[in-house]
Amino acid sequence: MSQIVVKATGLTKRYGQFTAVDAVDFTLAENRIYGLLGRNGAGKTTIMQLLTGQLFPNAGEAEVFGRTPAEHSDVLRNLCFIAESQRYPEDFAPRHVFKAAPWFFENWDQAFAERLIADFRLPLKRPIKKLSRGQLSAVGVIVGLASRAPLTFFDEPYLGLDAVARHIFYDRLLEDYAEHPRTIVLSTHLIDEVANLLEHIILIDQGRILLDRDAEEVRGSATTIAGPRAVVDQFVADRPVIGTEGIGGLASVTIDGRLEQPDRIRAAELGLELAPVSLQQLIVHLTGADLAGSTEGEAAA
Ligand SMILES: Nc1ncnc2c1ncn2[C@@H]1O[C@H](COP(=O)(O)OP(=O)(O)OP(=O)(O)O)[C@@H](O)[C@H]1O
Repeated sequence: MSQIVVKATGLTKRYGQFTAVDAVDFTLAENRIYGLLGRNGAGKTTIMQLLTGQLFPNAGEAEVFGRTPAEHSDVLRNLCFIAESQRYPEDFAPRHVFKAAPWFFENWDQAFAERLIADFRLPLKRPIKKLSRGQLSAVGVIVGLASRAPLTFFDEPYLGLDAVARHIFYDRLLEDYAEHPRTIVLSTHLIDEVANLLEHIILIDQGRILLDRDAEEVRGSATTIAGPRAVVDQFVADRPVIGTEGIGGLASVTIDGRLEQPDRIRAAELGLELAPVSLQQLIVHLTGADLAGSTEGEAAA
């Protein structure tokens, strides 16, 4: 049984009359990669701010390494939070950030940081305020990875990072995690890109937890059937369809649930292809179909 590093009980955050995080209960286990997913305004950043002691809850509590984060500096030393728009002191250049980082993170690996700096082609001496948007994100990503903090939060860390840079991030994260396991919480809207990285999904909607499940189980909870539109339509006629895609005569339809063996055989006989569901498609379905267009747009961006 793996160790629990975070335990949230009835965790609640209100802003005036508005409840951003509504009595959520969840745990995060040691050495696992979590996807904290959900639509804009769902409450993801607020939850991460509560867990890292940047906000106080109005009700409930969060225990991080068995303690309340804001009140125990030794807890904070084990945390790394990379925000979407990380701020740095005026007149800092990246080299100042990497020089200061070991003071905050006791597991900081300078050699790893240097390798990442080369990977991301980050100019070390250029003032941070003159960096491009993607370069600024790279600074945060490097700090988050090289910190090797036992509990690391990446909140949409890659604004402006190009596709190559994002894949460097994913590859390095996985390689390093294999050698230095830790708990990582990744919040992102690029769900399909990170789907293979995630071991556990926590899906938030309007401040509440909609799904808290092992990623493999989530993937296995629906099936995509692809092939000629007429054949697919006939095959899925009486089944719970949760998503439809396709062009021209080809269709790819996702249904809720697994297919049993006789259905699998019938699908094969009809020349249909069965594929595991896309995590993004499932999440779009769970949090409202009107999200479909926007997430696809983001993923392509
Ligand atoms: N300081 C604040 N005052 C009032 N409302 C706030 C404040 N901070 C956040 N909120 C509201 O709380 C809700 C949750 O915000 P949060 O930033 O946690 O969402 P999110 O899931 O991270 O969204 P996104 O994916 O867009 O980053 C939103 O509706 C937001 O407008």
